[in-house]
Amino acid sequence: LVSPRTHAAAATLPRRRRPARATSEDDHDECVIIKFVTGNAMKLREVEEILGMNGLPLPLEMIDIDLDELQESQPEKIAAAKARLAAEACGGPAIVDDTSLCLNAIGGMPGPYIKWFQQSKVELHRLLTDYDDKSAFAQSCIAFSPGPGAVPLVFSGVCNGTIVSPRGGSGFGWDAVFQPEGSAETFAEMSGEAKNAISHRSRALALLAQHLKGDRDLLVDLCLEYATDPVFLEDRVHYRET
Ligand SMILES: O=c1[nH]c(=O)c2ncn([C@@H]3O[C@H](COP(=O)(O)OP(=O)(O)OP(=O)(O)O)[C@@H](O)[C@H]3O)c2[nH]1
Ligand SMILES: [Mg+2]
Repeated sequence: LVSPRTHAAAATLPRRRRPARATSEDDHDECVIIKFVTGNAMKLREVEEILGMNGLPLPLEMIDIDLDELQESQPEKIAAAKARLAAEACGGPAIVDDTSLCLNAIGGMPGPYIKWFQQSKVELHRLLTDYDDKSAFAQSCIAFSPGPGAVPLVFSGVCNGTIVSPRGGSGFGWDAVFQPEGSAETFAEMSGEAKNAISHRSRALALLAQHLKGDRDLLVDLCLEYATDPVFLEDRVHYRET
């Protein structure tokens, strides 16, 4: 995890153009809306439900952008890179989530590569057929960037459990094969409230909410310091097909 002191270090970085300050304090605060950026509708729904419970000190708007993702074994780094892109795309404060599912018997794989396993329809429970150890953990890395060019903060939430044969509606990715510790049901068999009470995502979001609640005025100032015009992400990806 990146320590909150990173924000102080980030504050010494060169600044881009600052937006004009509003006159009244209320207007000044209203300038700041944090964007939660994701291309995943299921994730979006859970985040809305969870943050409804935790509350954030500033308004949050959900925005559907499928950001490029760094391919890397450390989920915190992926989340931080995604938050940097998200903040640039929005021209202001942004939050992202990067989720991993780690199977202990196979050294924590697929971890952050779970999305590609899901897309290739690998049956996760069959991967563990030859292993006695069926334990696994889900990890959500929530990264917050106060704005373009800032160093993101990363909050990690983990939920331990076991990989089982699929039970419950297929719904959200691998929920049907993940049975959290202390529960007789898989995530897919549980109600949304029951999953959100113990999930990797709700644990990470609780840490984020706790951090952001710390000093609201400082947070608003920090976001305004970094605010700039949004950029078109297409312009930032350069590659050549051979
Ligand atoms: O059963 C599930 N229960 C969950 O709680 C959960 N959270 C994420 N996922 C899936 O795991 C991969 C993560 O990849 P991921 O974090 O990069 O997400 P994403 O690319 O879909 O969206 P985003 O990166 O635009 O936010 C993707 O296949 C997601 O569908 C979950 N599946
Ligand atoms: Mg993704």
